[in-house]
Amino acid sequence: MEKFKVLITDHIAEEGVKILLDSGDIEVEEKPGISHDELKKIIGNYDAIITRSGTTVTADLLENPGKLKIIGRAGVGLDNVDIEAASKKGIIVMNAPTGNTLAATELTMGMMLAAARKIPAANNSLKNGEWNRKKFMGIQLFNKTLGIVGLGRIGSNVAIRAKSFGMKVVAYDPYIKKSKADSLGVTLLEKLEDLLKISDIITFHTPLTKETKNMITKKEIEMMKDRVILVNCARGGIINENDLYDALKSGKVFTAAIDVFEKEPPKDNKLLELDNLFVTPHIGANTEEGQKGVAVIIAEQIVNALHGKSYMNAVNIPFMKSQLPLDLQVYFELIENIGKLAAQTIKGRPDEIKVTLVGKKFEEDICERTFDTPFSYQPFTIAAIKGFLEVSMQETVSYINAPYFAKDRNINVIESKRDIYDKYNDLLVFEVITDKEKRVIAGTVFNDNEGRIVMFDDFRLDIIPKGTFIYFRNFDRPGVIGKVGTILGSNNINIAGFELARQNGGEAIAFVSVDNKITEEVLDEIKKIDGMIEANVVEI
Ligand SMILES: NC(=O)c1ccc[n+]([C@@H]2O[C@H](COP(=O)([O-])OP(=O)(O)OC[C@H]3O[C@@H](n4cnc5c(N)ncnc54)[C@H](O)[C@@H]3O)[C@@H](O)[C@H]2O)c1
Ligand SMILES: O=C(O)CC[C@@H](O)C(=O)O
Repeated sequence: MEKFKVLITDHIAEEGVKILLDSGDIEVEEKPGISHDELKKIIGNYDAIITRSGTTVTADLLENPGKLKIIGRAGVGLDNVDIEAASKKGIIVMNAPTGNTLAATELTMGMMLAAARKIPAANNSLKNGEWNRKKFMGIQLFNKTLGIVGLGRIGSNVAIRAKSFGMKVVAYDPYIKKSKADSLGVTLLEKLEDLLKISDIITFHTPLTKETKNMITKKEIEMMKDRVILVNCARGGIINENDLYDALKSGKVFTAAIDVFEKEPPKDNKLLELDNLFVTPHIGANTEEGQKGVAVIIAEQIVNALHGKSYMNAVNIPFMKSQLPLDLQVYFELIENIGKLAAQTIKGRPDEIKVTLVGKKFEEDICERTFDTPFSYQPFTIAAIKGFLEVSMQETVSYINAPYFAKDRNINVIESKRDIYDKYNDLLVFEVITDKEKRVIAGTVFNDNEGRIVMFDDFRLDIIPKGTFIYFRNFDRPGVIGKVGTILGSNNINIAGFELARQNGGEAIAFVSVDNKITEEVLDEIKKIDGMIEANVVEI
């Protein structure tokens, strides 16, 4: 049996490597410090790569992804991975968000104390032969107000520790509930500005996003108290480095402690010349425990994902099919199959796909977003798009990249919800409009837990969309069906089921389920039957 191949592009703790090797069917290669160009050449040979902040996974690296299925980040921050580019290629991106929380929290506390008491400068001074106690006058933490920007895992743990120092803690985080802040004894502020104005020390614990990049510039620094202390152990770029330089130089900012930089390593960075700036080389996660934590977590996740068991902490899978309630899983498969059926029966280039979720079952959204994405579709819509596109794109389309492919093809995707449709309380309706025609197919699930198609354009029918079918549309006149049966019989094709629907005096459609493969020749014979409008083979 061919083994899975995993490439580790940065140093990770050996406990993680051991987990990969112990799985028995994974080969591991470690190439810490591999260059971008070298990685680009070989990335497609691996089923998964494991990175830390030392590797930047850009879109160009993923141009020819070969068999790459997973990018695993041994840590939290994913700003070094182009998640959208990975999603477009159907590659799963996962991180290990909890492994280094305490390591980063404790560094933050250390940096805060170092900045308040100028400990690194005092250390250097004494080691340089000075004994200057007056020069190192610090600021007490007790009774001071700490402003935490980003009250997630690390922000919360910093809050707990800061309170034990007797600090008043306020926070700004527009994405958390007030009850979370309340439970930590933290005052949640509505606006960043409110925090900037009242805090003696400000510490940042957000990811680097479009919103947080340059969140702190000259303008925000001017709002702060004089002699404020700033701590950033989150991501370089949250505080604008030029503006921080000016504020430290002028004394507006008393001291700052920084673990992360806009460009790492921070070559020729004038900030490093300042005596009131204390720095560490992005070591927030560097404790033995933290490194073991992230390595073990990411290795276990990769083993499980490669074996298709689970996809923990995958940030670009909008949902897990297996985590949907069982009854919704049946609808999920049904709408994917409806998408496949639509693609095999419609003519022309698709302009629009519309999915209508009908009934109470679909009232609540079940999709949670964990990263910036241009789409907010529910799983059923994604499954419908995937099913539709799969007919032309085969296995290159996945639940991850289906919405991107639709967008690339200028297919307008619309999702809507309704309480009732026709006589149905629970129904999924798939509509596709092409440059030639429109198709509406709807399905529901009855008590036997089988997904059924109950509407096909204006026709009412009842088919279970699984297997091989001949679909045909004909003028509703005697003899057509008999001729189809004769052609199939004379070609030794066994009919397993026959579902017919017709409109008064107009057209009729049929789905003939068959046990054998239908060749082009057989289909051509059927198409030539007098009264036949169209005929297709449908495989689901
Ligand atoms: N220095 C290091 O080595 C090191 C180690 C670990 C983590 N980190 C970084 O620390 C940061 C926090 O990590 P975490 O594990 O606590 O993440 P987290 O996801 O648990 O918390 C981030 C918080 O930021 C909030 N947030 C997002 N956008 C915001 C905005 N515009 N304004 C205010 N709040 C906003 C989120 O709501 C969330 O609560 C990340 O950037 C991570 O990469 C750095
Ligand atoms: O050690 C690293 O890779 C940095 C870790 C840290 O920045 C993170 O986001 O988890």
